[in-house]
Amino acid sequence: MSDEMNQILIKAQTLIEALPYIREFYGKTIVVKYGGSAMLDERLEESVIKDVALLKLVGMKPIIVHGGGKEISSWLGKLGKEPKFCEGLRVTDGETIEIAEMVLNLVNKKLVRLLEKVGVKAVGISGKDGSMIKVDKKYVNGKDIGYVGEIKKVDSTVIQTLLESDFIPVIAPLGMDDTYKTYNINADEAASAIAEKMRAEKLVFLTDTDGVYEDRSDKSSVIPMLSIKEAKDLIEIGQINGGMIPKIENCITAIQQGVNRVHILDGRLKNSLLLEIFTKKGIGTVIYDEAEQDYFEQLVS
Ligand SMILES: Nc1ncnc2c1ncn2[C@@H]1O[C@H](COP(=O)(O)OP(=O)(O)O)[C@@H](O)[C@H]1O
Ligand SMILES: CC(=O)N[C@@H](CCC(=O)OP(=O)(O)O)C(=O)O
Repeated sequence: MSDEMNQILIKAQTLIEALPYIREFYGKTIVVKYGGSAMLDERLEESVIKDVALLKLVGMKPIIVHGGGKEISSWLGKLGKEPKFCEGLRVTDGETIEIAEMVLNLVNKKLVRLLEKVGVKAVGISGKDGSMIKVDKKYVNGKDIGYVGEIKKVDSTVIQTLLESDFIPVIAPLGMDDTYKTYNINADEAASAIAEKMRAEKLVFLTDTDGVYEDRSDKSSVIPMLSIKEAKDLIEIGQINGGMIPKIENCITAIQQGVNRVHILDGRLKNSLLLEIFTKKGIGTVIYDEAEQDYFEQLVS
């Protein structure tokens, strides 16, 4: 058989292998949190967008919730402002919220453009549109960190309307309080709250690590299946730290609020989203509730 014919057969086989997963997730909502360094490489960004477009075109309902923390910090620097964080959250004064909103809108429309370019319909909005995300001002250990919001309510009307009209919603992490002031929201928190409200089948965090490491100094120690208890223990002993702490906390809340499967994947790895969804073993780390251990073990066995 010629090499060319062999290649075609391999492609056909790959498509057939994807069939059970297409059937399983057909019509299901999949929330993709896209952020961090995984967003900084243009070619990679196009590849992530193509993966999301493919999910849509085979009948799933992807929703993108994006970050842009690194871009916000870079623009603050260009404007002569030092980025400041408190427990992983940006200290957001009056000037910073304006800059954050501008940068997040820019990131938002870039993702919409890339989706439209590959032929799927997308609408970019923020949590402010249709009063989707209502917040209270957040305090960290009693400390005022400015216009940072703690989500108190998600109204899914706009998202539902977009999904029903076949658009991919692309959502920036902003919200308003009861007096309609704008607040900056950690994008992991926004993704988790939206996944909970939408009763999503899957919530996938695309970030800049292979998954969750058992030992941060050992890149071969990625944990494929991490229970809520093990995750809490790793935080306790300091093996999960920095930005991974709020991410894991948001994973745990999402699971407890009814999101079926929550994953942390390497957004720098080409096609990681497809590898997770269309293979039995998946990649990265899946976080699960101990009560569901048997179910998750048979999924990957
Ligand atoms: N146990 C761990 N396993 C993997 N990453 C970890 C761990 N503990 C801390 N981290 C850090 O968490 C970072 C991801 O969190 P963060 O930077 O907030 O991501 P994002 O910007 O994508 O939201 C990784 O780059 C890594 O440095
Ligand atoms: C309150 C707060 O910290 N908001 C974040 C929102 C963006 C974000 O979370 O982006 P990543 O997911 O790319 O880190 C910020 O200003 O950086």
